[in-house]
Amino acid sequence: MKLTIENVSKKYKGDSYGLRDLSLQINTGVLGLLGPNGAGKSTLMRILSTITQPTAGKVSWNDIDITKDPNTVRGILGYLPQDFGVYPHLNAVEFLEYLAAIRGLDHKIAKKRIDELLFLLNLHEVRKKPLHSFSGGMKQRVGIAQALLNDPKLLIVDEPTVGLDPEERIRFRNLLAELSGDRIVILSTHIVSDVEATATDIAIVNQGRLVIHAAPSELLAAAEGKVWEWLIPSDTWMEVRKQLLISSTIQSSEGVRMKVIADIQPSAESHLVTPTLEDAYLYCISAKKQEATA
Ligand SMILES: Nc1ncnc2c1ncn2[C@@H]1O[C@H](COP(=O)(O)OP(=O)(O)OP(=O)(O)O)[C@@H](O)[C@H]1O
Repeated sequence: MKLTIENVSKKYKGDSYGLRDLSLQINTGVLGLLGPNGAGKSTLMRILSTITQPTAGKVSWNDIDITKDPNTVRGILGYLPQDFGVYPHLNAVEFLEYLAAIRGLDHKIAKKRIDELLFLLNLHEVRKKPLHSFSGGMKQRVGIAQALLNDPKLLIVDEPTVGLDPEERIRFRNLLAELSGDRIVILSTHIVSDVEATATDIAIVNQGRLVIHAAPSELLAAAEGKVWEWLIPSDTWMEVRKQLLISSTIQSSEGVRMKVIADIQPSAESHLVTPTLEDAYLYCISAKKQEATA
């Protein structure tokens, strides 16, 4: 099972680009697609789910070009878009049965599958309640249920944790990890911790381009020796911070303890620390920015 993206660009009206010459091969497992707002993640998700066409390049599912033959992938695709909405007056069973019917799934098979999914997603007890009474996390779980109706080989979820509280976010991440198995899961997000526990691979996009595609351990290795901890008096911090790439700060009675991403030691008072994935992400994004402006 493989999804191959070759030199894909998406040019919108005017001179705006969603993607620029992006190539990526995705294999079984969970790919965390990371990038800041406006990086091109949703554009890529829409192309992969055949909702939109690239203006250049090719996307293949097991060597079949899905830009020419989108039905190849539609039957094995599950997609949770960023702007997923429910019909508020239907209950969970009615809503899922409705979606199964318009996708042409056999009624009997769909009924059984919906029952299984409602159990899997911990929604069985509330299955007869109207969807307008559901919390954000419950609605997202309904969103995942509809994406799994056909037991897809390719599951694409776009920014699924936006608007969820921390507990719901953790539950959702764990759920995605459970669902990975024998399929390709693509999880697009701008929140690094969403992919930290689940992703087998990470692809970072910025300004429509692929910055890096690597295993989480390789990303961490790339940031090794670049992350510094520095305790600085509170009154000088405001001035110093303008010149630095800061990954985190903690205020304390001694001053501000900050983590700085830099190729060279920012001050004799700073010392190296082990990078987190968040640090590595910031490092990759900023290294690429410097290359582009050099
Ligand atoms: N329909 C459109 N017309 C014109 N420009 C667009 C359109 N859709 C997206 N863009 C532009 O393409 C770029 C990538 O947008 P996209 O929504 O794919 O990014 P994203 O990484 O998903 O960001 P976000 O997390 O904010 O949704 C942005 O500069 C955006 O303004």
